Amino acid sequence: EYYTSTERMRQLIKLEESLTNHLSRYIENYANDSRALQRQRDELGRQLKEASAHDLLYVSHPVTAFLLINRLLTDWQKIGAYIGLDVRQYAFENIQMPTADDVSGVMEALVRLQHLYQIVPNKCSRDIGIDLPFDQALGALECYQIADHLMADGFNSQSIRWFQEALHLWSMDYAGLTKFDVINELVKALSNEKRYTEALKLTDEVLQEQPDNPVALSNRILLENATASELLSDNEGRTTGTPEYSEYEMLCRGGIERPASVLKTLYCFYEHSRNPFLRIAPLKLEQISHDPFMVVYHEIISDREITNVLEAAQPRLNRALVFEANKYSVTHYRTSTNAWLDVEMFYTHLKPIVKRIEDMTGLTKRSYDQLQIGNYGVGGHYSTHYDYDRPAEGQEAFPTLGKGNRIATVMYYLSDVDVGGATVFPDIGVGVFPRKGSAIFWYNLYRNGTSDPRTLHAACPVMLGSKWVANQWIHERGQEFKHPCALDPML
Ligand SMILES: O=C(O)CCC(=O)C(=O)O
Ligand SMILES: [Fe+2]
Repeated sequence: EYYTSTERMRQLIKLEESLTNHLSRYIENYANDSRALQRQRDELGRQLKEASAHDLLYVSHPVTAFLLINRLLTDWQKIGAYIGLDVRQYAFENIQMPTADDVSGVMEALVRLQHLYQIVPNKCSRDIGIDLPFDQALGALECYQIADHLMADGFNSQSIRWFQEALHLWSMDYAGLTKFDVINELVKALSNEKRYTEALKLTDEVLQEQPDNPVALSNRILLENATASELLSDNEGRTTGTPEYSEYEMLCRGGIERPASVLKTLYCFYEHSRNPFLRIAPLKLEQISHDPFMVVYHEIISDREITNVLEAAQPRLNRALVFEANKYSVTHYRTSTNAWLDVEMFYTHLKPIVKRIEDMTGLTKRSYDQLQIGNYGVGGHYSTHYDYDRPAEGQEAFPTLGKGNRIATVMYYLSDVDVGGATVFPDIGVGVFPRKGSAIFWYNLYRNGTSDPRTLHAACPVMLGSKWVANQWIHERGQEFKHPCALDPML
């Protein structure tokens, strides 16, 4: 699986490069006269050049990520069949081909991003409001592919917009696919949304040009009946206008200002009293919330240290799982990859990063879990969740670790993110945007050890860029005599 990590997506560029080399060798050896193949190679080469020049942006941008995966799965399969190369089984330096799951994953990411950041189909680059070094858009066929996939997955209203974009771009028919086929599919999506009158109008347009079109003929019969009942039921199910956003979504968009009455109680200061070393190198602390307790430390981890963490984590990245109903599973609401590093045992050069957390939190590292490094992929996110365990009555929290529940979370931001990717707390109206070198710290439990539901939080979808974080979860055992008041003069 590639789409859940920008780090992995990057490998696909290498894979495509090796395929292009293959093709070039084929052309040189056998097919000097094959102009069409040469043209295709040159076009693919052009795209690849763009991809290599801007690799991280290219693989994290939902449109170009889709183009890359689609090229490998569609264009290269066709070329493979022509030149006698089994592209599905192809691998280069252990980099395997992407699969249909990657295509679905990227398409779902597109829908998520489109809704959240209000992006018109195919206008990603324009709508996110930053100038990209490349200008890539999807063609008619690709828009159609996305629309069809979205409809099959039940995202009807989004699929309608992609069908419309496909029709808008349609300039020639493809083998086995005409403009009328697309309109008939659009009619299906409109009907699913109970937009019968529009669907009927389009069906009549098809029948005007192709009176025998069998799909349109059968659609017409269904739609005539449906429009009659539509008039009676007064257009129910219609969704128009701008979407409504929840608190979570507004925070992701950076669209909520905190009230002045709260802001005036929050300060930034140098923290230099917790240990003598801090006299020389104080921590740069920004208060985010007093209750629940939450702070951000700035410039708390150096670029050098970040490089070391990423190097250790890269070979160990796996799809991130979620623990629910007593087992770990893959879910759509957490699309990222992670690696667990046992710093005490194996990654001892990273010890200062963990040790520093004792200064940042006042909590002893005796009950820390392993360090978890996370990398998000195309539209990668982690929906609202709690970090603490909610064991059944009489059961222990995190029994395999045996250190009690997660009393607190520290999360280092190991990269900047170009657009999106905030960490948001909907119940307290707080959103923190990643900044390379910062860290966020909050308590998950009340002082008596019960869970604090106000700590509900989420990682918003990454719109553009590569998001890396490192989580240090701190458990209860050994912290009995530590107290958050020591950290916050306001408490
Ligand atoms: O990446 C983020 O911003 C939050 C991640 C998180 O909440 C988690 O991994 O538990
Ligand atoms: Fe979390």
